[in-house]
Amino acid sequence: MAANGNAEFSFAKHGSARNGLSKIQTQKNGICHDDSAPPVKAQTIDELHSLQRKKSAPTTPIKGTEGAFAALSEEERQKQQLQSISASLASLTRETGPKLVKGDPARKSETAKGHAVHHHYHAPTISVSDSSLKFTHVLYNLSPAELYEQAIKYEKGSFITSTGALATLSGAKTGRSPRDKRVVRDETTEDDLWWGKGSPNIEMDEHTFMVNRERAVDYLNSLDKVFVNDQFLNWDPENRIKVRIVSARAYHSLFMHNMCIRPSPEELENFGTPDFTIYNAGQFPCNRYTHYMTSSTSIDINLSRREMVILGTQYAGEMKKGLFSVMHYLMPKRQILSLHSGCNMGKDGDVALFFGLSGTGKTTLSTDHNRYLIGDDEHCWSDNGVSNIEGGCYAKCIDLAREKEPDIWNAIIFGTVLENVVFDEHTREVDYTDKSVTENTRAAYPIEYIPNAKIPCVGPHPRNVILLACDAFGVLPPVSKLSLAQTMYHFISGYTALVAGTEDGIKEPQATFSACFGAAFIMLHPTKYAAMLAEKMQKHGATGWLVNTGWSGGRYGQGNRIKLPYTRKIIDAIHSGQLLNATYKRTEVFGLEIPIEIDGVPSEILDPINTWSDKKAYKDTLLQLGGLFKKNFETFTNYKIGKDNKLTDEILAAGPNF
Ligand SMILES: Nc1ncnc2c1ncn2[C@@H]1O[C@H](COP(=O)(O)OP(=O)(O)OP(=O)(O)O)[C@@H](O)[C@H]1O
Ligand SMILES: O=C([O-])CC(=O)C(=O)O
Ligand SMILES: [Ca+2]
Ligand SMILES: [Mn+2]
Repeated sequence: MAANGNAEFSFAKHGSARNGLSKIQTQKNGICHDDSAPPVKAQTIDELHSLQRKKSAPTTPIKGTEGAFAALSEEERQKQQLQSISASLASLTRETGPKLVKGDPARKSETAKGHAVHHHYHAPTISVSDSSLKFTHVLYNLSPAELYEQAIKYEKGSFITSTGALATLSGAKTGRSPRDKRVVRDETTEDDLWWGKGSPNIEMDEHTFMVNRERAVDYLNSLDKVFVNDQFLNWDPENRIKVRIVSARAYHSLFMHNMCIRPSPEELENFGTPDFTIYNAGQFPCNRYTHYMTSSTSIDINLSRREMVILGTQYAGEMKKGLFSVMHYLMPKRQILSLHSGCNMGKDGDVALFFGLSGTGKTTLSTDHNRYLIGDDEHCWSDNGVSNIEGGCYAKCIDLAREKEPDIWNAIIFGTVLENVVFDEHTREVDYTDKSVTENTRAAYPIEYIPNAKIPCVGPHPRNVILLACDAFGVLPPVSKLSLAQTMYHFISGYTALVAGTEDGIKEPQATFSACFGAAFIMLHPTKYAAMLAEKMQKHGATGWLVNTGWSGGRYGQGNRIKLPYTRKIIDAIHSGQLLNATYKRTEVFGLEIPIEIDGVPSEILDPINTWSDKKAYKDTLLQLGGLFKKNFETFTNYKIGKDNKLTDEILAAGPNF
């Protein structure tokens, strides 16, 4: 082939070629055929197109006895499902919900297996005030392929990237809006929840919630179609929560398809009434004249009604983290601890939790080629062990590189939602270094896109609890072993440091303290979660660690971020047990136990003082950070943690001392 590359195409090969091109052979009857394959069965183009799509056969036979819908005919089941969705979408001022019809309104008739099934088609031009007369089309649990088509046809800014992911834009908001998150304060929540200074639960009253709910529902019903996802949260079958997400964008529907647990067709048949419902009317603002509203964005949680309303932001992370907040309320009521953490498991069943604020490395470090991934962001720790709340991962993409994070890179394929990235107009290759839209670029993919995901996403009790901090001050050691009291101190503190906006020239690190490494999502007082964590760690003999995934050799601007391969070696040494029995020395100010050496990590970086050329600057910065920790912890000094005063006193003493 190489020597005679054109041989296959040589005219000389065909005998008749020498005498010019061969004559076209027609069949005996003289009719010219352009191929030999049998003709299509269809008589018309419409019929041909109808053959292209077939109705999938039921994967499981409808079960005999169990389940509320078991004995129903398919038609009856569909009717009940639509009734349930109609009830979800019902205005609170009308007696009945909207009239619903399944399917895409743009498709005048749905054909299946050659038989035309005529749906009622109603033009989307019917006046909004007549919404009780019009039909709302419901696109129910569409597949990723169908959602791609919806997004590309109808949502500006949707494109297929060179690796098959769906690139989308989340609109004006490219991150969460914690100051617009409100929780209804009523008899149920008055005593249970954490209110007031420091709490993420900004209050609203029931009536205002209803006003916003009505606004969202009216908006959704005014559309010619809405997406409905019925899915699950929590892989622990005993504590699984059924969620329904009603949204207006294919982007939102695909995002939740990826992030929540996907029901099997059989589970969907028996879904019944959801435990919690989200109304995502994110394209539509809230009314600024409404009581409590301080911007045009409002994310409202009503725990009594088990509903959440989103107005004025299309950032999909609001749905994910809104549901996480709900779990932070529901799970502790069942003595289950909810955690803002990643989680993975070694070959011999050793489980590690990775806590940390946004961008500290939960997703990056829990996605480890040598370990099973249980989940990257939200977990429960019950008496049975750990379980992932979600069915997908939500990875930061800024500066993503194949060599550094191969599993995440390889997960960005067909089905994955890629938010706010920039790509080449023609090749559709994504430039992960481009921050033109936002620095918070993200990929949302189903967890099974990670090859060593552990499905079902559950595991035994954790052996290691790793607290991640991205310390832009550059003074925390790359790793320290913590006592239980220190673990609690750092868990309650929830420290990380971000670097303020680079455009305006400010290069000062900004310390952030977020209780339980997730103050934006907790619902009860932080000490409630801390007490549960302490009890579980003690009971199951877990060891706490503090890992700095931030700066070394100076603060931001002078030093550099600790190299990811070094952090991975440190994490390996924790998992393997090597670090448990290493030789330690104690640091000044924070009183942290730091190891002398770790395989594959230069020993001099283990004590940060060695990496700073200006020792005085190091000491000053260390004291500066210590001071910030002390100040932050003042609000917790009057709280008791657990039954025992001993632990409370120990925790208070476990912070920086100077
Ligand atoms: N030494 C390091 N350790 C961990 N991550 C690092 C390190 N150096 C650079 N990084 C980068 O920091 C980022 C960590 O982000 P990651 O997605 O893991 O955050 P996260 O904790 O999961 O946050 P979120 O809760 O917002 O999802 C990644 O982009 C990763 O490439
Ligand atoms: O919720 C988000 O937008 C991203 C995330 O995981 C976090 O901030 O912890
Ligand atoms: Ca993450
Ligand atoms: Mn997170």
